[in-house]
Amino acid sequence: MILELDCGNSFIKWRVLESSEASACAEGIAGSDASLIDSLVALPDLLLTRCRLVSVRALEETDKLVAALVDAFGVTVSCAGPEREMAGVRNGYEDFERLGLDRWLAMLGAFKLASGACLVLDFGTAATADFISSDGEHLGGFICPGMPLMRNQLRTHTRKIRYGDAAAERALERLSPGRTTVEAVERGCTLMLRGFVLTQLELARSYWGDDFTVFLTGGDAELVSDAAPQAQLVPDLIFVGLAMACPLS
Ligand SMILES: Nc1ncnc2c1ncn2[C@@H]1O[C@H](COP(=O)(O)OP(=O)(O)O)[C@@H](O)[C@H]1O
Ligand SMILES: CC(C)(COP(=O)(O)O)[C@@H](O)C(=O)NCCC(=O)O
Ligand SMILES: [K+]
Repeated sequence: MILELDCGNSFIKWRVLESSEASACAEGIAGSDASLIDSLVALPDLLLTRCRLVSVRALEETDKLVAALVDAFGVTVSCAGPEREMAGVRNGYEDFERLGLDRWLAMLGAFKLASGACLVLDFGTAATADFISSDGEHLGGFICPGMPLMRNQLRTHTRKIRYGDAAAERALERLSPGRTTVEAVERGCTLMLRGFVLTQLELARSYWGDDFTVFLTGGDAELVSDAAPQAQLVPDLIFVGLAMACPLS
C-alpha cells in the first residue's frame, strides 16, 4: 500500500492507495503529524510499503514528519522536489526552486489532464493562480491570502470581530449583504476570492481566448466554484502531480 501526503501550511491531506494504479482506499485531513499517525494507525489492515509526499513546510518540519513515518511504519519516503522542467511543463520562475511545490505539482497534474493551456486556481491557506500555455510554458502566477488568512487577519487586527466556526459556516449559506459581523466578514472575504477568480479568468481569456481549461483545487475551492462554472473541481489535483513527480517503480 502507498501512502500519499500533501503537507500544506494548515493541513496534511493524506490518502492510502492499494497500488500505484488503484484509487484511494482511505483518505483524510490531519491538523498535525501526531493526528496523521493516529489516523493511520487506526486503519485496519494497513500495510504500507511506500510513501510519497509533497510539502510546502520548512525543511526541518518535513524531515521530522518523514522521521515519524519511518519510525511508525518502516516505510521508504520519497519527497517531491523542484524541477526546471517535467512532463512537458517548464517552470516559469526566475529561480525555479522558489516556486511552491504544491503549485508545481498541481500544474503538472493540470497540464496532463488538460493537454492544453490551463489556469490552475488553488484555495488553501493562500490562494494561488498559475498560467500554463498550450506548449507547457509556465507564464507565472499570483499569490494572495486565502480564506483562513483573510479571516484571521481581521480577527487579529480588529477589536470587535470575534465569532466561532459554526456561525461562520451558517453565514455562508447566502452571499447577500451581511446583517451581522460574522455574515459581513465571511461573505466579504468569499467575494474577495471570487473577485480574484474573475480577474484570473479575464487574464487567461486575454491570452488564450476561450481555449483553456480552468482547474479549481484546495480546501476552499467550493467557496468560489460559482464564479467559474466552466472550471473543473479537482480536489486531488496535487496528488495527480505527485504521482508524476514521484513514480514508484
Ligand atoms: N474537510 C475539511 N477539513 C479541513 N479543512 C477544510 C475541509 N474542507 C474545507 N476546508 C477548508 O480548507 C482550507 C484549507 O485548505 P487546504 O487546501 O487544506 O490548505 P493548505 O494546503 O494551505 O493546508 C481551510 O480554510 C478549511 O476551512
Ligand atoms: C504559495 C504557498 C504559500 C501556498 O501554500 P498553501 O496555501 O497551499 O499552504 C506555497 O506554495 C509556498 O510557500 N510557495 C513558495 C513561494 C512561491 O510559490 O513563490
Ligand atoms: K495547497
